[in-house]
Amino acid sequence: MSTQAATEETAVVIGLEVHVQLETDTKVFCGCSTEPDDEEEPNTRTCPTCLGLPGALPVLNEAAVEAAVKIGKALDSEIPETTTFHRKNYYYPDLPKNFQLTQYDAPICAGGELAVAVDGDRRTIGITRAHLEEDPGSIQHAGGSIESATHTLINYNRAGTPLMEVVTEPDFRSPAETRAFLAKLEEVLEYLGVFDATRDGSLRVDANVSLVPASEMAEDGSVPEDVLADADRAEVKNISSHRGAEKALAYEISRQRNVLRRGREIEQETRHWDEGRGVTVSMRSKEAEKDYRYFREADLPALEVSDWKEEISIPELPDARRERFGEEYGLDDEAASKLTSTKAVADFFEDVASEFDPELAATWVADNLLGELNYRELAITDVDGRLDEFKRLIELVAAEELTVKNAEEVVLRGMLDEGDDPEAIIDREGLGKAEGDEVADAVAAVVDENPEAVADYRDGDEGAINFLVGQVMQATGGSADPGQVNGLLREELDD
Ligand SMILES: Nc1ncnc2c1ncn2[C@@H]1O[C@H](COP(=O)(O)OP(=O)(O)OP(=O)(O)O)[C@@H](O)[C@H]1O
Ligand SMILES: [Mg+2]
Ligand SMILES: [Mg+2]
Repeated sequence: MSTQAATEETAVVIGLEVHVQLETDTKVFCGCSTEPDDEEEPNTRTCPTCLGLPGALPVLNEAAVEAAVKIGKALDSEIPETTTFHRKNYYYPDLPKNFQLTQYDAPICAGGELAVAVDGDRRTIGITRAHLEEDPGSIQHAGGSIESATHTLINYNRAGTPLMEVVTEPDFRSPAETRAFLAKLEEVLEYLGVFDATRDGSLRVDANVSLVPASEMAEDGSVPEDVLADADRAEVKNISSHRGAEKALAYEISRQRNVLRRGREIEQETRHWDEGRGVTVSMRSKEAEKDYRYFREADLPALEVSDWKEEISIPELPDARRERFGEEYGLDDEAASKLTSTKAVADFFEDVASEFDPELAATWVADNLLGELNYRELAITDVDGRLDEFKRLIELVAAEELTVKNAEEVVLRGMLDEGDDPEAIIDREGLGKAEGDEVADAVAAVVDENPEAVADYRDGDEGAINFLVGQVMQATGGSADPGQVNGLLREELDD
């Protein structure tokens, strides 16, 4: 980079490589299970193929290809007629074959874009490509950090887990934008049902960042090709969360600014994000593409996806669904956003809205149910066996058999905290609609105590009846049915 940068205004240029573990039952090139590691002993979910033993051959997992095509469709990528696999050669102990099976010049998804909202502004981030590859094994640096460990443990249970690497154009201009992008990408992946965000390490990010003299940027805010190629970038690895990406990039930008301020040059290098210390540390100079000696994987024929891709469909995506919720159910932006935050929430809302008033459904799902779940750090998928119980509760509210206050504060909270069904709580707490004598007694008492309102009603003042209904409701603690009370009052007064 030119030394002028030291004194000039600089623009921030960021591009991401996002590695996403695909949620399949088995690995991408063998039949080993991809179950999370928790209960498994290290190195038990392995076979000659994922251990790279001589003579073992890869067989491509159909489910992984299907997931990759779904991602391509969601990102508006071009999915080519045929796609091929390559060997990316390098030595590292997590890679038993000494090469990673990945894709090179014919990835399964080419181009594309994803729109994100950042502080109310809509930004479209270009997708360069997305390709299918195998995850390496996992490495544990024993007795400390990557720098201070005395030895390293290797677990090949993860080796061969299907990964999709989504590479973006260098379109980000701030760390906050990358965070918004990652959140959006996760939302889309969750809708597609190809990704489990709760799994440790299921999303890993390499963040590339360089500072470019502001005067060399194009008028439309993009970076000219030659400027990009010229800029020395740092690639920050070991980022595993949205927040981590934002923090690592903020640190890295200040570090680069300081280097330039001192009149030095930025090195093209690979750096490691040390989450604990909140700093990036130099690892090695950045390898160039030629270092990897990419060549075609002869053990896997080219894959024809031309006809197959037409049969693979994707669900309505979050943005489209959000917009439709606004139009179809009259929801404001905030409610529509909440109700489309995950596919499970959106599906449940639509189920409820199809049976009850959409406004009631929105309040109950967005405010009451999600509010109480959030408070307990639960997601709707944690209670998916109980959705019918929640529906029965909403039905009781819709039929006015339960006051809104009791429904939320007593019944809903009891359901979540004690695990009981709504009917059991209503019985136990005596919250059911007051019936028979109790209501009749209250009607008689209210008529006795409010001679003026009674006279007004008899003089033809219809408004007076509402006042009397209100009095009876109050006397019964809100447990009477207002329609029924109205009928009883008229019967009593019309004589
Ligand atoms: N000058 C730059 N400043 C910041 N980011 C850049 C710049 N030039 C390219 N990038 C970004 O760097 C990333 C390059 O990723 P890609 O996978 O193509 O190559 P790589 O990082 O060299 O390869 P590898 O997969 O081995 O890490 C892209 O996200 C791209 O947008
Ligand atoms: Mg890279
Ligand atoms: Mg890459």
